[in-house]
Amino acid sequence: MDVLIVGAGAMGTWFGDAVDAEVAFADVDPAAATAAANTVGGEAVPLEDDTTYDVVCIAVPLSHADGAIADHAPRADAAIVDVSGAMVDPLAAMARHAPDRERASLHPLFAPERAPGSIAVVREDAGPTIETLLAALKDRGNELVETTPQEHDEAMKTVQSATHAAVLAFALSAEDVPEGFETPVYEELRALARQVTAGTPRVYADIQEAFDGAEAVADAARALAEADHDEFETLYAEAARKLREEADQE
Ligand SMILES: NC(=O)c1ccc[n+]([C@@H]2O[C@H](COP(=O)([O-])OP(=O)(O)OC[C@H]3O[C@@H](n4cnc5c(N)ncnc54)[C@H](O)[C@@H]3O)[C@@H](O)[C@H]2O)c1
Ligand SMILES: O=C(O)C(=O)C[C@]1(C(=O)O)C=C[C@@H](O)C=C1
Repeated sequence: MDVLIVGAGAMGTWFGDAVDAEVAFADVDPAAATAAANTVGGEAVPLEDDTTYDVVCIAVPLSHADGAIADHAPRADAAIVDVSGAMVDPLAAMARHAPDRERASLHPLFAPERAPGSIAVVREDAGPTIETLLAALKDRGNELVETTPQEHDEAMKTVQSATHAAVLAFALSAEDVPEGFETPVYEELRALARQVTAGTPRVYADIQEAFDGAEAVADAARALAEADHDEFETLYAEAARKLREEADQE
């Protein structure tokens, strides 16, 4: 199987390494394509070309995903997939531009440096090519989480948009404290903030643009900041109840 990966950044490189296939990388930045090809042992190819491949994988920034799907769908002989992290719009674009090809959207729910992990998967019109790709990802230790485009995009409001906003708001508002004062809770949150801020700012801004969750975090923070003693106790109890109910459902 040969795979064209459009977008040779962090996720394109991860995908090229994770699938068991001959891979070619194309990128608006030819140096990125060369670097990815050198890293995983594939080939760097021009972006503007009409060579076809068994599979086309779209791994460009979220805001460019639909355009890249439109441009490169005709280059897919058997299947087109994306790893852009949203599902409703990319799957609609794939259905529009590759209606007679296998199609799936995959969202690796981790940064490449923490692979393998869970991958949210929607098989819209899958067949043997996509099943082979998914089997390779499973063999590499990833867990496939079946979902729907709507369920996935709704969940990302909390899992990504709200989570990133809360962690970054902590990082922005935290003041230096003398060494030795770390509580277990503070230490964990600071470690999380360091993890989140080690990523690429544009990836996180694209997520905020795609999924709205930050406003709810701002509202909750404002309510906590303005609460008197009794109101704070009530909000604390409400948070505990929500988490207990969620745990009971697991
Ligand atoms: N980084 C993560 O943790 C992560 C995890 C899961 C999913 N994603 C998603 O993967 C996608 C890629 O993210 P990334 O972290 O690899 O970003 P990145 O910036 O590392 O790589 C993106 C690459 O795409 C190229 N590019 C931009 N527009 C292009 C176009 N129109 N055609 C061809 N190439 C183009 C850029 O030059 C760059 O090399 C995003 O949609 C992101 O949301 C990222
Ligand atoms: O740093 C990690 O491992 C992440 O989980 C990164 C993270 C996230 O925080 O939501 C960032 C973007 C991707 O779409 C998926 C995961």
